[in-house]
Amino acid sequence: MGLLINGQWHDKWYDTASHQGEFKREEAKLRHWVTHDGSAGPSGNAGFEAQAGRYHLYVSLACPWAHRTLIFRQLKGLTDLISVSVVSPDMLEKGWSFATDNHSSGDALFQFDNLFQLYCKNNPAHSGRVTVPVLWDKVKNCIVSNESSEIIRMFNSAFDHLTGNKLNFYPDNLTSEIDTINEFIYHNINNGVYRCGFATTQQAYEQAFDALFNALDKVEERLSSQRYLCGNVITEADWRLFTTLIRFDAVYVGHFKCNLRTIESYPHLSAYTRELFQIDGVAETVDFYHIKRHYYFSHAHINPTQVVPKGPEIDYFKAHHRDELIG
Ligand SMILES: N[C@@H](CCC(=O)N[C@@H](CS)C(=O)NCC(=O)O)C(=O)O
Repeated sequence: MGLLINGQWHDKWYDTASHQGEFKREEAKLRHWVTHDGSAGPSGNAGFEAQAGRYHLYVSLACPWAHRTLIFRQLKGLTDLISVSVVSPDMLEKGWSFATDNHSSGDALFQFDNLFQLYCKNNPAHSGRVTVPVLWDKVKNCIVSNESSEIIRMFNSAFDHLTGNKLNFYPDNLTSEIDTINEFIYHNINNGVYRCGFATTQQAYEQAFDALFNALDKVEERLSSQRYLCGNVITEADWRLFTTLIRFDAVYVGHFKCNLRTIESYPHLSAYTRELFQIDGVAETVDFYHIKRHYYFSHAHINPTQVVPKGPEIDYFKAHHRDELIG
């Protein structure tokens, strides 16, 4: 685990010491946008036109941020248009690797050993963390984006004229409600579990823990009277929450000490997680081997033995009964 400084790899854990033990996630730095006609998006440069076969997605199956992009690729009918490479779940001293002995696909484009080499190919003087997901442009030979929240917005609409897929997870009439709930869920839940797990002081941990379970309680209440976060349609906000919920009981409860309650113990959150899991195409994006192996094996300062737990046994295919449950 580490970062690039002027194109040089440094094996270094997150700096929590300068923030009173709190984990602060670095902002993604590479923020161009693929658009239907190649015009500029909200940030970055123009010139990234949606085309079949042009873009390649680098993901970890363990990572909740990368998982969002895989779900959108699946639901938006992009599997034939956008190819994928899967990193190894083991993120050790050289960061994400393409070692294939642990269910990684290897690097389909350059046969690199490590993801930091891809960042250096994009910019030999890159400084910053080397994160997944990464959207790569095979024509310009560069990184389009390493920000999952923006990659899913691109996937949501930029390729529609090529696929004919008109599913819209960010409809015009809900954008401000989605943005508001995303903000709340990102800080307290998506990143909240990391703020619990990576905290290095009791106080930072407890603050993150209280905010996390307060937020989960609020979402539970919301889902008791409406089917999805923004009403009766599934939106981007639901998929962003889902990737944290599906990892919660397997990893965050134990490894990140998020153990006030499990998701299984919340009637609505658990049924909602199952409902989303059972939507066509979603279950195949969920890989519990990668999820458990990554966290328990890669964070050796949290789990020094690197022993990966066998459980829990949870049947996500079980009937969810959302129809009967919501009031
Ligand atoms: N803002 C990024 C965050 C991505 C992220 O932090 N990914 C984690 C994996 S779960 C990662 O690659 N971490 C490596 C590191 O921080 O060095 C996004 O949402 O795309």
